Amino acid sequence: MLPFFVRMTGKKVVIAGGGQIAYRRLLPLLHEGAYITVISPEAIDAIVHLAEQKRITWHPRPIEPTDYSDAFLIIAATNDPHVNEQIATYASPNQLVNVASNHLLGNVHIPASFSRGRLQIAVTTGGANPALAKQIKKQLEQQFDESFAKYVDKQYKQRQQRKKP
Ligand SMILES: C[C@@]1(CC(=O)O)C2=NC(=C\c3[nH]c(c(CCC(=O)O)c3CC(=O)O)Cc3[nH]c(c(CC(=O)O)c3CCC(=O)O)/C=C3\N/C(=C\2)[C@@H](CCC(=O)O)[C@]3(C)CC(=O)O)/[C@H]1CCC(=O)O
Ligand SMILES: NC(=O)c1ccc[n+]([C@@H]2O[C@H](COP(=O)([O-])OP(=O)(O)OC[C@H]3O[C@@H](n4cnc5c(N)ncnc54)[C@H](O)[C@@H]3O)[C@@H](O)[C@H]2O)c1
Repeated sequence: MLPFFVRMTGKKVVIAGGGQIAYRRLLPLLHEGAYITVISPEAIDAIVHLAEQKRITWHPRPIEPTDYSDAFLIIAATNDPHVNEQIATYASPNQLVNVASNHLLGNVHIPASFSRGRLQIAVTTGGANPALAKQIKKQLEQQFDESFAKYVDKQYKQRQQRKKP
């Protein structure tokens, strides 16, 4: 798999499932300015709350293929592995698909990641050991502490200045 950083601003994202894993996927996407629709018969309070605030759309019913036919990114995070598998099967080969329950399906893996300003560090074990990815991320968080945000952002401003005619 190829590591990629994708600009998600304005992109349509459909999330199947309304549990903790769906919420964990949803938060950074919302932060990036994606348009998020959650399709799930039930949802945790945090998701319901976001829907009430109209920051996301939530349809309280099981997912159907027509729900994600025009999505840029589809996240299959239901607790039914067959439903998640079906999503991976019905999605077009031109869509991005993340399947939370089976690392062999879909074409996108979510890494453990953190940011220090413009510095972003992401770690994946390719499904071998997600807990290890989390542990490595925690070690890197200590190595690259909060002070790096200021440092990197200053470098960025200087770069931008140099580019000006
Ligand atoms: C890095 C992180 C990012 C995130 O989720 O945000 C992430 N999993 C995290 C934690 C974690 N996940 C699991 C545990 C329980 C302990 C254990 O089993 O080890 C813990 C530990 C915990 O929660 O503390 C269980 C688990 N995970 C997957 C399966 C199914 C499978 O492997 O097939 C199962 C079994 C489920 C079951 O049995 O039902 C699959 C995936 N998990 C991925 C990412 C992708 C691969 C990335 C990689 O390999 O590095 C992938 C392929 C899916 C994807 O791409 O969405 C996040 C750390 C968050 C952080 O940084 O704080
Ligand atoms: N990637 C990871 O880090 C990781 C970690 C743990 C678990 N998992 C996997 O992620 C999945 C979700 O975990 P969770 O803890 O959020 O589960 P959960 O049980 O809390 O939530 C599942 C959600 O799926 C919804 N759902 C069920 N059938 C549906 C359907 N047909 N259409 C739409 N929504 C439907 C339910 O209403 C519920 O909201 C599980 O399959 C689990 O194996 C992944």
